[in-house]
Amino acid sequence: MKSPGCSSRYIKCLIVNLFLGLMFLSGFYHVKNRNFLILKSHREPLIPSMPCRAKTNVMFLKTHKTASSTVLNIMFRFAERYNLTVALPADYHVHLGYPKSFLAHFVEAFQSIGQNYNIMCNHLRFNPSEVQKVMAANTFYFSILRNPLSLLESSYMYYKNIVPAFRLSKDVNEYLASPVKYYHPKDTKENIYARNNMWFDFGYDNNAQDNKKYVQAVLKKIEENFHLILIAEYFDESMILLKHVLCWDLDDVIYFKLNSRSQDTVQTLTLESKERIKVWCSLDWQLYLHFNQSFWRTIEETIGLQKMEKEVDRLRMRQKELMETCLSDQKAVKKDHIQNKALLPFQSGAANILGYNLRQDLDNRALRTCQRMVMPELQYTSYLYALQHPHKKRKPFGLSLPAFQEKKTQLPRPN
Ligand SMILES: Nc1ncnc2c1ncn2[C@@H]1O[C@H](COP(=O)(O)OS(=O)(=O)O)[C@@H](OP(=O)(O)O)[C@H]1O
Repeated sequence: MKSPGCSSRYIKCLIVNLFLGLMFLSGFYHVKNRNFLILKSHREPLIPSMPCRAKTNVMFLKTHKTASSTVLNIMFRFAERYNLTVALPADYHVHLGYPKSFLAHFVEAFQSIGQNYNIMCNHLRFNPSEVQKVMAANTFYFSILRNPLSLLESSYMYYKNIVPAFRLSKDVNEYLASPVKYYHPKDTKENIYARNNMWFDFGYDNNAQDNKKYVQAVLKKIEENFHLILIAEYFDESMILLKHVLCWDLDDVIYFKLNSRSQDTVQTLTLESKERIKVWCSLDWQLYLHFNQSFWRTIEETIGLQKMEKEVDRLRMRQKELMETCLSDQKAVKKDHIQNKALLPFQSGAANILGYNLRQDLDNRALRTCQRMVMPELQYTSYLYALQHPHKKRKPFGLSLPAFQEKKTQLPRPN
């Protein structure tokens, strides 16, 4: 028989154990809830529970001047790693029909491959019903937005010779001082780069009246069509979030910044110009504000800010490691300093688009990985096209294939 002292100790132990048990359970549910965040529009977990399987059916809406070429490079490398089928532009085209609204037959071999593509990420104007003809039902849809202020300045320099409104004005500030003076409704096709370009890329009218009800309806539609919207200003955070939701490895989202400009081809926006862009591109401005907010809310409700910070540090360390391994200059260089002209990015307008020089002493394995990390959009598209459709005529911007055809390997992964 237990003495009274012992029984009171026993009750105390029971209470303490019960308390600890409850604490443990509440922690467990907390973690579970984080892993099972239900997205309003999708009714499914955004971040899969562990252990998870890498998602291989992915559609990336490549918006213009938003760091989207860097994302495309990540997607292409992933496609090669898993031998996935990419929905590439048909024939000699380098875009999926842009600026026309996307149609399934813009994809090479759609008639024979049907709804069996894994990856889609070349420029297109989003048209959900046609994209769904190409991509499997369980496809993950995501895109990226950039602050319209810096985006417009970037577009101005890149499309300086293409967009009449840009060509006619002296500089970006002059254009913004009086956009309607330069922006003529008849230049519909070219004008898309000069106003609400992201809105247009998502499939909507970039000249539509800014009306609260209409804007809310479009934002809701985008939420229904896309699982995730990333933010270019927080590119590293975006990559970590992407890695989690797609259940990919860290090395899958390590990147070198592509399609950036030399500083001397960046114009400074005046304070007035910045304010004017918010009005002139008010549809894009609201799009950006809305998804910038939901981006941070998603991070807080899933990974958490502390863990995000740690993972971003790891990403930057690994990126630095790969830059030391791959690059002779440790940074992007101006177009005239790119030694291997096959790796020269497409140059446009008044922008000097930077590229990379690879180290000369790379072994085959490192060369394979490094070449792909610096491969510009057009060259990589042409290269994958030749691999996937060997009997078709090569696209322009082709790279000499043999150097890229070694056996699939990757750099050793960090512990
Ligand atoms: N990782 C990362 N983080 C932040 N910003 C980045 C990144 N990668 C590319 N960029 C910037 O994105 C601009 C190019 O965008 P895109 O590749 O989408 O352009 S394009 O539409 O395909 O021509 C271009 O912007 P500007 O330099 O202002 O023109 C790039 O510098």
